[in-house]
Parts: sequence; structure tokens; C-alpha cells
Amino acid sequence: MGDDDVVTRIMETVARTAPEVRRGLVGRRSYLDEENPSGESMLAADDHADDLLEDRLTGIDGVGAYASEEREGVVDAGEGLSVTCDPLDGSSNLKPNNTMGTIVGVYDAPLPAAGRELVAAAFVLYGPITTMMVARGGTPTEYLVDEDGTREELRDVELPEDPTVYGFGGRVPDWRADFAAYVDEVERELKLRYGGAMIGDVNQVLTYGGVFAYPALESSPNGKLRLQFEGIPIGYIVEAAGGASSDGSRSLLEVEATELHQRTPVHVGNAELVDRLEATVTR
Ligand SMILES: O=P(O)(O)OC[C@H]1O[C@](O)(COP(=O)(O)O)[C@@H](O)[C@@H]1O
Ligand SMILES: [Mg+2]
Ligand SMILES: [Mg+2]
Repeated sequence: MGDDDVVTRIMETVARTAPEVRRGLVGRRSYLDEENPSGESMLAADDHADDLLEDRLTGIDGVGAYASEEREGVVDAGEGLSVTCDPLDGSSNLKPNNTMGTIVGVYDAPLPAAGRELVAAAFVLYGPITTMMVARGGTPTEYLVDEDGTREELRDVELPEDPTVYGFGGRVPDWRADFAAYVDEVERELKLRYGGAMIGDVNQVLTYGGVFAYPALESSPNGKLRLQFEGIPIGYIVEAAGGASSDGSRSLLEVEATELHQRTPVHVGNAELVDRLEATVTR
């Protein structure tokens, strides 16, 4: 099977697993007595989604490695492409029954790998309906995911030219002065839409235009989000939709990946808003 067919199988498999992940949320809203490699508490739902995705994705002929936010090392699955997952992005939203997602990256290289090695990226959004966004070279396509995991193509996604929304993570007193100055400008022009799951917040930016950031913090100079599982796939999708991504000084796709669980500041959205961010903050 050529790499292109393997990517197709990966995307079909993620879609087929999505309704199972969604059904598995029920009854898994409690925290385990465990931390993930980033030192964060894990919900039973994080663990369950990770196990499901690992099982299904490593079963594909042509997938050689699986890694996720929820496990320390890389699972060896033989020869082939490397798949990364954030099995549940925004899982602290499960308790208040709010939006969450699954983020997937496909790399043609051993992990950790930089953005230039990415061949496709996708996310599933568990909102009022289940949708999936897939980017593999061209403009991203949004799909509706049915209850049996089949996909119906909805639209090609390009960022609207007139942005309207913003959402920024982290506690405001923990923001650096340069980022706070940028926010001061942006909030005069756009309206706040922050839901606490990057995937939901980024999808609002893809829909309405604007900017999402989880910036460098005083207490955490590399921010919160993970480059491999979150930053690179989301940067790739937003850039494919005509927008831009940045760690504060360069595209997220240009950041070197030295550790599997390394963190990075994440800023994505309309190019003009990301350019202005880069001109305002120092990194
Ligand atoms: O609770 P905070 O600090 O606002 O963090 C929210 C951010 O953390 C995340 O939940 C991190 O992702 P995980 O849920 O996959 O750990 C993002 O989705 C979100 O943008
Ligand atoms: Mg996440
Ligand atoms: Mg997660």
C-alpha cells in the first residue's frame, strides 16, 4: 500500500473510532490516580480514548509508530508512517459537558518529528454534532461523522477574510507584558469566544476568522500545549486553510522537535493577526 492509501486508511479509522470515543465518555468523567507525561491528571476518558486509538491505528498495515499525549514512549508497530494523537483535547471540559476533540498528526519520519515531516493532520470535534477536519496537502475538508463512523463531506474550509473572534488561554496575571499589550489591541477589534478546549476554539477561528493562542506564560515560558500532538497538527490545518501559525517568532511547522512531550506557545489564525503578534512579542 502506498503512503497515500495509508493516510486514507488512517483517516477512515479515526472517523470510525470517533463514535466509540464519544460513547466512551459516558461514565468516564472521573479522574484516575495517574498523571500523564506532562504531569497533568488523567481522566478515565483520556485513557480509554488513547487505548481505542492505539489499538485501531497500530492495526493498519503501513502504520509504523503510535504516540500520544497520554503515554511516555512511542509504540512500535513495524514499518511505516508515524501517527500521533491527542486522544481527548480539552478533556477538563468533560465534567461540565462541554466541547472536546481528538487531534491526529501523520508524520513520514520517526518521532519526535518536526512539522516539515507532517504529511496529514486531522481533528474530530465532539460538539453538538460530530465533525472531522482533514488536511492532507491542500485546503482542509470538513466532514460530518455519522453514528456508525462513516463520513459525509461538508465543505472545503478557508479562513474568512474579515476576522471576528479571539480566544486566549492561561491566567491573565500569568501573561507576559508583551502578550498582554497584544491582547489589549485585539480585544478592541474582535469578540471573545473562549471555550477551554483548543480544538473547539480553533474551530471557531476556522469558521469565523480570528486568532487563538495559548501563549508563553510567566510561570511556563513554553506555554502549556504540546508541539507534537497539538501545535504542529493544528498549525498545519490553519495554514492549509490560508491562515498562519507561530510559536512567537516562527511557524509552528518550523520548530525543531527535540522531545516527544515538549511544550510550545501556540498562536494560530488569520495571517495579519499572527504577524502582528510576532511583531509585538519577543521569544
Ligand atoms: O485550562 P486552561 O489552562 O485554560 O487550558 C486549556 C487548554 O488546555 C487544553 O485542554 C490542553 O489539552 P488537553 O486537554 O489535551 O490536555 C487545551 O485544549 C486548552 O486550550
Ligand atoms: Mg490537548
Ligand atoms: Mg488531551
